Amino acid sequence: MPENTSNNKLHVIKIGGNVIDNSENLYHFLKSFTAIEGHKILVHGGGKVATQLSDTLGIESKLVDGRRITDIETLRVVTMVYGGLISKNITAQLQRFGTNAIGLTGADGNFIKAVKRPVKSIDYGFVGDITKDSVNAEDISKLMQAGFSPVFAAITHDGDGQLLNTNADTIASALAVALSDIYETTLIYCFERKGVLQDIDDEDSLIREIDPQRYEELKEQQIIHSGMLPKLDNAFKAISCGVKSVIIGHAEDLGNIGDSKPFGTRLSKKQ
Ligand SMILES: Nc1ncnc2c1ncn2[C@@H]1O[C@H](COP(=O)(O)OP(=O)(O)O)[C@@H](O)[C@H]1O
Ligand SMILES: CC(=O)N[C@@H](CCC(=O)OP(=O)(O)O)C(=O)O
Repeated sequence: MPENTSNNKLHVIKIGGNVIDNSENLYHFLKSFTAIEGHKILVHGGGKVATQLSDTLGIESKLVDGRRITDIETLRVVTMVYGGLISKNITAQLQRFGTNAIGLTGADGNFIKAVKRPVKSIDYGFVGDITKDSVNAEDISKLMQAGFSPVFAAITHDGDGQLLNTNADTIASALAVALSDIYETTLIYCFERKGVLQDIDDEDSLIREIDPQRYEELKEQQIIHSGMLPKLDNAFKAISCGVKSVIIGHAEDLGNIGDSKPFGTRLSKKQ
């Protein structure tokens, strides 16, 4: 671990597609991101923008269990949208606020290498699966020690010249787990709701803490569904693999983190 303990804290923050799509919300989120002290990594997708551009280009978007079926045309779209438009827009805005951001895919610096998902009942196409070992934590750490804040798009590579589309929630979890060997790491999933809600139509029904047993109950009752399922699977994986703290909350509440005001749903390991 880096010797200076004040230099030893890392926040890995994932921003959801609905926040990216709203320029005012994105502006406030990036301002809050800049205010966080210590090392920071931002992970973004941009599924909503990719679907919009695909529609404009006449390319049909197909998602199964929240994962995009990525044929060669779709891979071109997501590379342009995540690795180009969104990455560079976020990077430029962070520079304005004084964060020395550097927009990356997993291919840059060989930071995140993936394996193309094997075809079973569904062929996902150019979708990459990753684990903790896919992440080149030492080189990412060097970048942070040099003063940069990495901004990762949801694009990885297979080491053989092939780009792959990888879910941004999964990238955030794998980065947090790999870097928790070096840093005291907090993982935060920011999206457009207060956190995990007991009633999805009531923002006041925030569940403040979830452990694995409660997660199973909420799944059975179908209180948690769709995109929240893979998000929580990734979140629990992180908390059980060395990440100090995992929070799921509203992008506009990220500013609360420094003031230790309550923020979102916190995951706990206890059964
Ligand atoms: N109990 C729940 N509380 C909050 N959101 C939920 C819940 N169950 C399902 N969801 C859905 O999960 C979505 C978040 O997943 P997803 O769209 O993949 O996130 P992101 O915006 O980060 O990509 C929410 O927009 C919401 O529709
Ligand atoms: C394989 C796969 O599904 N990749 C995702 C990557 C983007 C993403 O995760 O974006 P959000 O966080 O905005 O949903 C996709 O193309 O939708």
